[in-house]
Amino acid sequence: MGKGKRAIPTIDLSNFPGEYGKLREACQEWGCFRVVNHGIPLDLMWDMNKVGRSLQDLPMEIKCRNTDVIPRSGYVASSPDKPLFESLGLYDMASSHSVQIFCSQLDASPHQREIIEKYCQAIYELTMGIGGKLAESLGLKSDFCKEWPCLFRINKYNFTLEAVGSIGAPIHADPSFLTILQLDENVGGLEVMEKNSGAFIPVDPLPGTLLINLGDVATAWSNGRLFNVKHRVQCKEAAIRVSIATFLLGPKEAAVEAPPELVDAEHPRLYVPFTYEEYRELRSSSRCGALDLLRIHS
Ligand SMILES: O=C(O)CCC(=O)C(=O)O
Ligand SMILES: [Fe+2]
Repeated sequence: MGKGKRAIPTIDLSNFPGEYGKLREACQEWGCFRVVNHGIPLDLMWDMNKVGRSLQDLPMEIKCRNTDVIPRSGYVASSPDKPLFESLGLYDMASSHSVQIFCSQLDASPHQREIIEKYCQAIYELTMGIGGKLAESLGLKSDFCKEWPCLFRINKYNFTLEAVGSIGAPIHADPSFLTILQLDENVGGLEVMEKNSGAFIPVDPLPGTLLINLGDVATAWSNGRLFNVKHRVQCKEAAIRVSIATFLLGPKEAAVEAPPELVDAEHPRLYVPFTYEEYRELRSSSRCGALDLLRIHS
């Protein structure tokens, strides 16, 4: 590791309450961390990657059956700003009905269905667990995100030799509260931006671990305590890259706003309350810095 470069923190989920301090620091200083001992079986992670690859290999007319439930929740084809990227999406992975519809749209085999069902269930539970621990690390109750929907995505990067050195996913912070990423086991390319230096730090694949990123909703909800990490994906080699992402979005209808415990004279409210839907629209029309538009200037 180069001089001055710091490593992304790792949180051992089997070591609570011991890790609360480290978790809080990771969320404030990095906005991302890897988790180990997360309880998702390694086999299931491998199988999910394989299923994701084969679904992404389906003909375009079948992938296009994966339609939106909320805006841009379904199949996203490559586009001029992301020519190498495409993504399948399943809104509300906690609902077995939604999982079944997703599987049927893509003609999933019984084996593929079983893997998707198991993975969605296990990752959803993990998402709730991590959300809860994060709240507890700030001294709050763990059940705040119980009803919040999750969007599950299978991302594919069509990396070719000619594309090496170009962008797979442009720099962004996720709009969600938090994102759980299962990185491709072999093909790297994700880089996170360090908070203070602005330097990009490669997140190399570390099979068996998961990466957690905090997004814009976490920053607004925590009244600025939780850092929404910026990241991008670079094409580094000619190989198909598949990442599996789960986004814990935000409240379904209620406004995102900091709970009273996080607002006082020393910490005045930083953001106008907003619904996730309003925020999604603002982001799609303002391109970058949408969260700044909701900042209260006093
Ligand atoms: O593919 C990755 O490693 C990152 C994907 C990502 O940033 C996203 O889906 O928001
Ligand atoms: Fe992202």
